[in-house]
Amino acid sequence: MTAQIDTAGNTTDATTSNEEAFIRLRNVRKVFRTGGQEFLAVSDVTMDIAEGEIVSVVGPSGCGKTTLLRILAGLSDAQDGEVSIGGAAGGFTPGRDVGMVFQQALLLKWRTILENVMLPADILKLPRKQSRERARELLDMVGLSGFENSRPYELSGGMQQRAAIARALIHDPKLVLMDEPFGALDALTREKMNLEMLRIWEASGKTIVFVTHGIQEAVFLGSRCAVLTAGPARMADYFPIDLPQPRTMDMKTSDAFGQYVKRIYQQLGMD
Ligand SMILES: Nc1ncnc2c1ncn2[C@@H]1O[C@H](COP(=O)(O)OP(=O)(O)OP(=O)(O)O)[C@@H](O)[C@H]1O
Repeated sequence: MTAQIDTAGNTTDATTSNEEAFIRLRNVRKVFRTGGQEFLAVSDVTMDIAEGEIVSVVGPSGCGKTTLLRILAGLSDAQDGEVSIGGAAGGFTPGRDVGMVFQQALLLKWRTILENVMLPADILKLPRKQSRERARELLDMVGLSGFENSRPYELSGGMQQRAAIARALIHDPKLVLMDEPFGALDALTREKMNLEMLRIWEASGKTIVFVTHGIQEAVFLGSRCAVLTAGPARMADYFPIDLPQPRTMDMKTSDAFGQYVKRIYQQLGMD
């Protein structure tokens, strides 16, 4: 069992020894070399993520959040450490088993919303009839029923991100990686999308890793939270967030919520 020590001297488990983890990271480290210089982008990342969990990863700019997501997506290799995805069932193929959502929805303007959602299924050459049906179901799940034939420019930013979430789920991936998906939205839409996000997570049953700069967002969404710090990059904390599910807006004013927020501020040296 690996332990993280928080600033208050409390010890918290970063790993879940009893259950077979879906994602198992041990001392993951990534160094970039440019112009003869070495730059530590990710270090000391040790965590277990159980199947069906939603884990938030929070930290300042440059602390390695995107690099960590790229490692999980199989787009980048870790220099050191252990990365294992798939759990006991095994058989994890990043190209097939990962869905991604980025800060920008990146919808293709010449495709309808339905066709945009179908794009990964088309790339993977999945049967079109089934993927069209699934795309309709997913659009319904993300609250975009009736917009199947719309073009991206006809949708608001929040609606476009809902379509991007549906697109990330179309090929039924085992793991969904989200990189600041609501970072470009206005504050009110972002709060609304947080509630939607949790509803979609419950409905889809997916394992989600959600990267954010937002401390409140990290606490509200995560069943666990990883705190990364920069200069030097390291994972400072990884802890469960034991707020009841489903989460509600009024929890944001509770003492327990405030304690988690405070813990993250402390880890980031902002208290
Ligand atoms: N391909 C690369 N070559 C060299 N350095 C890189 C490369 N990719 C990332 N870095 C550096 O590694 C560090 C971590 O980058 P990363 O994008 O993972 O941070 P981040 O926490 O996602 O930042 P932000 O929140 O601003 O997106 C940064 O200092 C970045 O400049």
